[in-house]
Amino acid sequence: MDDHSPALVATDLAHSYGAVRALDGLSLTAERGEVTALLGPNGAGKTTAVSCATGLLRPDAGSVRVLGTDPWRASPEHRARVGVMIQDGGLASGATAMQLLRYGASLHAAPLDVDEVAAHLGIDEFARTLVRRLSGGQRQRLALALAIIGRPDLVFLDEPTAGMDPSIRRRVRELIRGLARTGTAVVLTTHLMDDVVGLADAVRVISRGRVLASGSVQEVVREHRGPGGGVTLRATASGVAPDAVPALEQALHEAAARHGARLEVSSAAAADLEAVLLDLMDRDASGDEAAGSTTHHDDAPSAGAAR
Ligand SMILES: Nc1ncnc2c1ncn2[C@@H]1O[C@H](COP(=O)(O)OP(=O)(O)OP(=O)(O)O)[C@@H](O)[C@H]1O
Repeated sequence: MDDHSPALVATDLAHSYGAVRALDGLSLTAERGEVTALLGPNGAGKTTAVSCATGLLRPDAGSVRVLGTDPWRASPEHRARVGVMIQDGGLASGATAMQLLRYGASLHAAPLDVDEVAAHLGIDEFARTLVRRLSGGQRQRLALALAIIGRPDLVFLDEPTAGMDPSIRRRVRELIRGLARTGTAVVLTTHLMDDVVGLADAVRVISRGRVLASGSVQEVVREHRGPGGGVTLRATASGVAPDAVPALEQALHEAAARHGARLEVSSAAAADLEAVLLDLMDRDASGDEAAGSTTHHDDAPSAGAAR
């Protein structure tokens, strides 16, 4: 395996829990140095896919390669190269936040600077608090810090900004972007479209255990938005004819500029993406085959999301 190969390659994964088919032919990749967001409704199969990739679960069929290795048979050395942050992820509750973070760092050969990470995520503010007394958002920050402290080559983050206030969320995004810049492949699940637009180089839209759409945010929105385009403006200024959308958008930009302001494009893109997701889910639920087409092949370079 060379360093240009994707950090994660899942091919035709199938997995059932009894009668529930959680994965049904799921294929996706995640590149090194990129943030890949797994999107989809509750129960789509995202956590199951991540569990297969971390070696927690053995798929019934299909294959997963993580840094070139089958995670189910991975050595401890390989596991040390992969970071995992799971919701309510079994943090030892009798230790303080900082004790746990230092312990986590001590398990790795070349960890990040513990104090720097703690300061960046505001963990220093509750350094001496017992883990069992932390708030939900504080636990999330600690779990994130533990997932990344060992400078993983690939890290899985399950809803990393859930329950965090806006200022911490911004810092978390910076941290995740910084991690990707150093070459780490970041795979995250989230239901927050602003996170996706602000962070993700690539998105994989998952529904009923398979990938419905794949590409950069812009590619997925462009490829899958409903006829007529202008999803955002339709959502925020109803009754606008599709043809009039570009002119209206321009007028809004100009109006904002006259007030010395700039339109926040990211939230518009988030609204676009959300509308496309809802549309894809509706079409998938009604059995529309076209909803299953992918935007581009996983081996094509992604154009980079709006950020
Ligand atoms: N341990 C389990 N036993 C039985 N069914 C399960 C188990 N884990 C998941 N499922 C079912 O498998 C399907 C996929 O669940 P999964 O947790 O992978 O979805 P998800 O996309 O991560 O959802 P969410 O966004 O809510 O986290 C769902 O129908 C879920 O109820």
